[in-house]
Amino acid sequence: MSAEERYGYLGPANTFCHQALLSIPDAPPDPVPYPSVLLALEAVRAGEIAAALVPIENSVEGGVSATLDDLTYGRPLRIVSEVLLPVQFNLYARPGTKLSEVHRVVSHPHAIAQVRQWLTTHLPDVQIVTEGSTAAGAVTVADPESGFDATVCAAVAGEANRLTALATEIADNADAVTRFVLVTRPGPPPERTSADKTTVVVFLNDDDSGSLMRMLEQFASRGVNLSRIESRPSRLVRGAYSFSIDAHGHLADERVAGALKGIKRTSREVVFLGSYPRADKVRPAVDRGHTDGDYRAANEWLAELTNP
Ligand SMILES: O=C(O)C(=O)Cc1ccccc1
Repeated sequence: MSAEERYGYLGPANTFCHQALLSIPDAPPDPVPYPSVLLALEAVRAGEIAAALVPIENSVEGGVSATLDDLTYGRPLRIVSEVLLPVQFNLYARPGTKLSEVHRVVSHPHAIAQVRQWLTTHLPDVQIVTEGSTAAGAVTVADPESGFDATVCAAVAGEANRLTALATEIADNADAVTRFVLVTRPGPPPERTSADKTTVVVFLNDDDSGSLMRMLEQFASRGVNLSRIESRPSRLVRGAYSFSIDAHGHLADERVAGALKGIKRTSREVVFLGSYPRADKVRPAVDRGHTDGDYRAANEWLAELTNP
C-alpha cells in the first residue's frame, strides 16, 4: 500500500491514539506515527497520508486544544468518523525501581491531568514533565539516562518498552473515555446514517448582546440537540471567543442544514468541520415538525401557494 493511502496517528506506537486506530475495522494496514497532532494533521494537508486519527475530547479533561484550534485555524480539513476509547492509566518504571524512588514522572498532559489525585496522594513531591504522548513518555523512561523514573501510560506502552507497573488503574475517574476523530482533506461528507454528528466552530458578532442565545436558537428551534459546546479564545478578534459545537444530525438533514444556514447568515464566521457517523450509533429522536418529510410538505405547500 502506498504511503498516501495510509492513516497517521499521534505516536509513537502504543499510544491510546494507536489503540483507537487499531479498533477501526476497515483502516488500512501500517499506520504512520507522528510526534504531535499538528504534524499528523499537516501530513494530511500535504497529501502524505490519506487521513489522521487525533484525540479531540476527553470525558474528564474536556477538549484537546491543539486539535480543536488546528482544525479551526489551519488549512481546511474534515472529520469523517469518530472513535471512543475507554482509557486506563498505569504507573510504569524501569524494572527494579521502587515507588519511593520515583522523583520525576513524564507523560502526556491529559494523562497527568487524569491521575492528578493519585499522584498527589502517593507521590506528593514528584516533579512532573509533559511529553507529546503517553507512549513517548514510556520510551523516555525506558532509557536509564533519561533522568525520568516513571511514566503514566497504557499497559501496552509500558509492556512494549519492558517497563514494570508500580501501580495499575490509577485514573481518578475509572470511567474516562477519550474521543478521537479521523480527519481527511475536504470532500463530500460520509453518507448520512441517521445516527450522525455535525461539528462546527462559530464566531459570533460579539458586539451584539444576546448573540450566543440567538445562535443556540438556530439549533433549538429546529429540534437539533447539541452534545458538546465549548468556548475557545478567538484568534480572529482579541478578547472574543469562538464556540466549538457538536450537533446531533447530518448536513443532509433539513433541520441541521437549516440551523447551519441560520448561523451562517447571523454570525461572523462558521467553520464546518464535518458530518459523520456517531461512534455510539444512537439515533436522535426527531421531534414532530422537524423531520425531512415535514420540511418537504412545507416546501410543497409553499410551492402550491406560489403556483396554484
Ligand atoms: O498520549 C496518548 O497516548 C494519546 O493518544 C493522547 C491521550 C493522552 C491521554 C489520554 C487520552 C489520549
